[in-house]
Amino acid sequence: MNLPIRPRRNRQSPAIRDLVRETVLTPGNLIYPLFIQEGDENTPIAAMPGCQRWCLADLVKEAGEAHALGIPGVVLFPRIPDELKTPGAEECHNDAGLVPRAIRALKAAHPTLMVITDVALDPYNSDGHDGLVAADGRILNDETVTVLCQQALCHARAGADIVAPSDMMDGRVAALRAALDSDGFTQVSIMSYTAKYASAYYGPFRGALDSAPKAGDKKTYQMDPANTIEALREAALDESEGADILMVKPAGPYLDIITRIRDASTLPIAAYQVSGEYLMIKAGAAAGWLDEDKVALESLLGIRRAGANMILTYFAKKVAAVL
Ligand SMILES: NCc1[nH]cc(CCC(=O)O)c1CC(=O)O
Ligand SMILES: [Mg+2]
Repeated sequence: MNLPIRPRRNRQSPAIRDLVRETVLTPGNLIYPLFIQEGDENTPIAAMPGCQRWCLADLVKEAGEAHALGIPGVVLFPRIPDELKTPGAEECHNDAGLVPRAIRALKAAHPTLMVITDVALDPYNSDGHDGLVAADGRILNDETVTVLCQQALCHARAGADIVAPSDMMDGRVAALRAALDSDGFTQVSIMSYTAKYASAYYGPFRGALDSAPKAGDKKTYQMDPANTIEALREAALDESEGADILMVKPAGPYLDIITRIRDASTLPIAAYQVSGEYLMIKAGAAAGWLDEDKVALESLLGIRRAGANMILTYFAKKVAAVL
């Protein structure tokens, strides 16, 4: 063939492939979500093979190993004992509670590790919703935001570096920023779950924490999976309210949303590869159908290519070891 233009020339050796590569994935892009519980023992999570609920001593160890592999941060999800769950979710701002104790232990052992906390009421709420529930079943927005501010301040007092509101109430970013600033926590960042969709991919996570809603679903606050422009509206609001980082969740089925928000905002973008995404790969590998490490790496590279700066993933430690 008389073919002067041959794209394959740029793929012909590992060296040229290194030089033309457009996207890289490093451990420095990863955030490791960790489940925690009371007591001295770890509990393997049946619904999420490879994941455990850690006791605080082993949480510190696991986070230290991840950090030594180059992972900059962890995000904490507590399993709260049923007897501490109330309609008002008061345990979420108990300074002696599980999450503040975990933050203190992690920061004492690993001062350079970023500790990120989930700000939402579902692990603490006897209703299993991210917000307070009215007698008629409605999720109360403004009343919830007041409690979220108390929760974020509790995490900040314990030493959290970043608070990550995952509740999808309106106006919570501005309220959290004001509450943090007025108590002197101007250095604490807000990673906002900006476009969090009402997704079936969260199923295994809710099993891990016994945090499924007792009644109804989360569609009045989490977004409709059919919508894109609405995500841009949420992103514009969170940016104007003072968010430091915008998050899209889930990640893999919402790559277009990551790209659209990337193009619309100057803020860094996080993406959460959620429990169901993790499990699809784990299940395929367990059946002998997929190469777990290769597919996990490719799934994360795809999320980076879409425009995410950082990725929350249950594969973080394993992938960091491979990288
Ligand atoms: N505030 C709750 C929360 N924070 C993170 C996840 C899901 C994470 C995952 O599936 O891995 C959820 C579940 C939900 O919204 O019901
Ligand atoms: Mg919003």
